[in-house]
Amino acid sequence: MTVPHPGGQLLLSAVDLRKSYGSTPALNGATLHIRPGEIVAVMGASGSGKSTLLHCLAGIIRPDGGEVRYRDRQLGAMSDSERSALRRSDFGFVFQFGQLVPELTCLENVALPLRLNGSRRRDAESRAMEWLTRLQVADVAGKRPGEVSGGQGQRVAVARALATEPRVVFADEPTGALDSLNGEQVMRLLTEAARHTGAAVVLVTHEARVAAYADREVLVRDGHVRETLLADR
Ligand SMILES: Nc1ncnc2c1ncn2[C@@H]1O[C@H](COP(=O)(O)OP(=O)(O)OP(=O)(O)O)[C@@H](O)[C@H]1O
Repeated sequence: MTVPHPGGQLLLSAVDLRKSYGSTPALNGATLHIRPGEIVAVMGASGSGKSTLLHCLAGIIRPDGGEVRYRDRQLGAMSDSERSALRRSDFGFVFQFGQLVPELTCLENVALPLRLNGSRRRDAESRAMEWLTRLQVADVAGKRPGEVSGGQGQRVAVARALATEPRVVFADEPTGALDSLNGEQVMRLLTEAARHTGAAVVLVTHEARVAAYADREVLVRDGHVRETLLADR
């Protein structure tokens, strides 16, 4: 299949994605193009297919049909280990809950992906500390995730997602468990950090207030990407 080119350089594209869970359709011909450094909010009602689209884009689940292309590579043509390596080197993830390893300190959590990518402990921890400082949570470096607030934990999770300087950050309801003040702060710091490193962000949210931090909003409805609102912010 030829990927229709919407103009400009593309980083990540989903074209005509289809995915069902048993007899439940989740994606029904979803197409979405992401450019380098672009922050895109994926909105839509509960059950519309937003998370499934994000998981397909990130190579976490395989669509039943259609294709996902990252730079010049088709994710469906890669082996599981190639896709895992790509996720570690080029993608970062922020979820709503439970993403930090409870036994590790916040510093060790942020250093972990750097260690997995081959950095030595001392280098990984010093980079992790820089990221905790940028996310304004340096003071919790030595604490375990269970000892910090929800907002602090999410900022640690953002530091961890960005520490490897990924090209794409996938964020699935990253503020869903936070009050509005903490949610705003996490979104401001996440988008500032992504703009600093040039990472694109695919942000799943159902909150307009959160989507307002994006360059562009798309709406998922019944497994299609129905509408693109170019919000020239
Ligand atoms: N693992 C699964 N097994 C079975 N059905 C699933 C699974 N994951 C998603 N679904 C179904 O697929 C459809 C799309 O789900 P998805 O989680 O992608 O939507 P969503 O827009 O992210 O929803 P929410 O906003 O509630 O998180 C829904 O009907 C959902 O019930």
